[in-house]
Amino acid sequence: MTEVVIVPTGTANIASVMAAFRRLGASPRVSEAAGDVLAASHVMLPGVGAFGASMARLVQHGLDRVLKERIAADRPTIAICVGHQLLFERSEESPGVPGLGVVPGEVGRFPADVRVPQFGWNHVRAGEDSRLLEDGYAYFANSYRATEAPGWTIATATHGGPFVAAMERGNVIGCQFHPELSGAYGAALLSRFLELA
Ligand SMILES: NC(=O)CC[C@H](N)C(=O)O
Repeated sequence: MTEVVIVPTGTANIASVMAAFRRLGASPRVSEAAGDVLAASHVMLPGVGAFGASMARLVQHGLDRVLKERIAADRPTIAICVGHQLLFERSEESPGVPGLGVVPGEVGRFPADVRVPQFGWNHVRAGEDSRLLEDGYAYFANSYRATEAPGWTIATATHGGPFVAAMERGNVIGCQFHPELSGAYGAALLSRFLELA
């Protein structure tokens, strides 16, 4: 049974990600202990909240350093929603707060002429060389997004223009959408994540 350590940047969607992993036969547990996060075979960085507050919680527990070390070692790690955004260098949501910076560039506002937050289902188009990401419909709940992720293979969706719906590099995945709320499509992605070693 694959153990997944879930790093709580906030608490809002912990129960739903735990349930999603349990449905897939995995054994999720929440931890902010650096040793746990470093040693775990699989780690999820979830989150429903503001970039700045989420990043502050990681720094408070020294998990910014641990997550950068883990990602540099290409250990299976999935970051969703604000967790996905924390992988970038910064976000317009929290000016002056550095992110983990494992993806060059920033997370920005949607164009002024589209409804935000983007709440609901949207079509995700995987890249030509995607290994873990596939086409399908996913559930989003976000007011900010990245439009590129240099060095990563991206999947895109459109909301006032194309944006990074998800990205992958080796054993590390970032999802702007919520796989735990995206039905069979999301469950299939989490299942592929659990198979990474
Ligand atoms: N649901 C979330 O985690 C939202 C992330 C971020 N605060 C945004 O609005 O884009």
